[in-house]
Amino acid sequence: MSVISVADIENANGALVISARDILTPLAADRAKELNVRIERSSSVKVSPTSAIPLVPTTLAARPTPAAPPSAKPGSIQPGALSGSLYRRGAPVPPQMRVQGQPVTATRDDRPRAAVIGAGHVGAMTALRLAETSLFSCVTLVDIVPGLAAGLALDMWHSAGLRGFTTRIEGSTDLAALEGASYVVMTAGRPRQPGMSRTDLTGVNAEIVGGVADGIRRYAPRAVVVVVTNPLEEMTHLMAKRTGFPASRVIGMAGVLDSARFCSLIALEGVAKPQDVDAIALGSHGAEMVIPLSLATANGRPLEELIAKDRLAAIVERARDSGAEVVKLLQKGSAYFSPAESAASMLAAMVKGSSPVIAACVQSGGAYGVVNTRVGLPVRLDANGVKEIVTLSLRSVEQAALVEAAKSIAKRISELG
Ligand SMILES: NC(=O)c1ccc[n+]([C@@H]2O[C@H](COP(=O)([O-])OP(=O)(O)OC[C@H]3O[C@@H](n4cnc5c(N)ncnc54)[C@H](O)[C@@H]3O)[C@@H](O)[C@H]2O)c1
Ligand SMILES: O=C(O)C[C@H](O)C(=O)O
Repeated sequence: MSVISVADIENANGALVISARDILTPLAADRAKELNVRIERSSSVKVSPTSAIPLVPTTLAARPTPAAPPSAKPGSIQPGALSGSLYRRGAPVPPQMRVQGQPVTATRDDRPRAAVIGAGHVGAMTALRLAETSLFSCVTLVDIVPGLAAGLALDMWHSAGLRGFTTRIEGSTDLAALEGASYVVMTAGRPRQPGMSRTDLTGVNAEIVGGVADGIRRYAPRAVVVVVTNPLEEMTHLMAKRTGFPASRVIGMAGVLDSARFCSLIALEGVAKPQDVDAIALGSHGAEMVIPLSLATANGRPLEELIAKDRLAAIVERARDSGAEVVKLLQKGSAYFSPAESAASMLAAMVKGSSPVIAACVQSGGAYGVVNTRVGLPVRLDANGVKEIVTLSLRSVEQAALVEAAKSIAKRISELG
């Protein structure tokens, strides 16, 4: 019999096979939980902790070749030894993990549930991105196409052990599956094809958003809803109107994506890494997008000092048209990797309780002197949705562009009827 210490767990490299008589100290159990070390008790095989087989080394070159366990036949491995994860270290422990019949983690999973409506390109990728955060107990994917959401959800779940996430993923054709969801991402709807504007999608997607909104109101009445479906401002307005949810709980996703696009295009100029460029895209998700250059920096230095004026203007225009650029290249459907990452990062920030200042499509109220409509503004999010609209100091020309953007959006929304 030996006592399994914290150090044993840290040396275990993802998995540990111990004798039935060994004692796991509470501290070691906690450390196992933190490092996601899987502990198997075996009555027949006694393997000393330090010789337990490291399963999938994170850095193959950096780790010594493990000694074969004394009882192992040449070429044989310990039971359970091949279920390791490349991303195991630091990932949360699956709630169902047990040692001697006792759960290693708390028996109750307090993490919130999320749902994604539409299991198409954006929806499927968003569900996977959300699951990979392990911030949710479950992500439910819903699509009207029979089997699509369930099939994709099962396929994604099969990657859980490899990737090291613990969020369950389920699929359904029924909006009743939204029950218990604290966060819903709405992606159902048609994407545009080359030659179409986002506004061309209004009729067909309004039908879809209306029906889904009724389901959200019924089955997830306290959820925060992030709308992705285009045309973004109109569909966000419709979602808020049909659910009757307060403005703080219906948020359009576009500003995070448009800001990220601008920053990544700036990085192509070689002035900084994408994550070191700071900028925000306000106004509409379209022609009236406003990227205030007065606030745009790379490693803290104003972009206007780093990049020539006409070059900057061209990059602003490219960012504004990036959606169409991708549509034209794909020739079928629209962007989904960066949109999914954008939506998932908004939910992750909410679940963590706070976000930095991001751009999102929200009800303006009296902010920035624009008409009261859904428009892209700087906000902070918290667990309940929009925590506050943040006042940034804009140049008068930027402020005027924002006012014009809001006017155009308000007009389009009024035409929805
Ligand atoms: N806001 C943004 O920045 C942004 C970015 C990318 C895409 N979009 C928009 O997101 C939407 C989805 O794009 P996509 O590429 O995923 O399209 P897609 O065609 O790949 O997927 C759409 C899915 O919605 C499903 N669907 C349709 N009606 C439904 C309903 N009533 N209930 C449940 N599911 C339903 C379809 O079966 C399909 O699987 C489009 O409107 C697109 O323009 C917005
Ligand atoms: O451009 C589109 O139609 C999809 C989306 O709004 C995008 O910006 O990628």
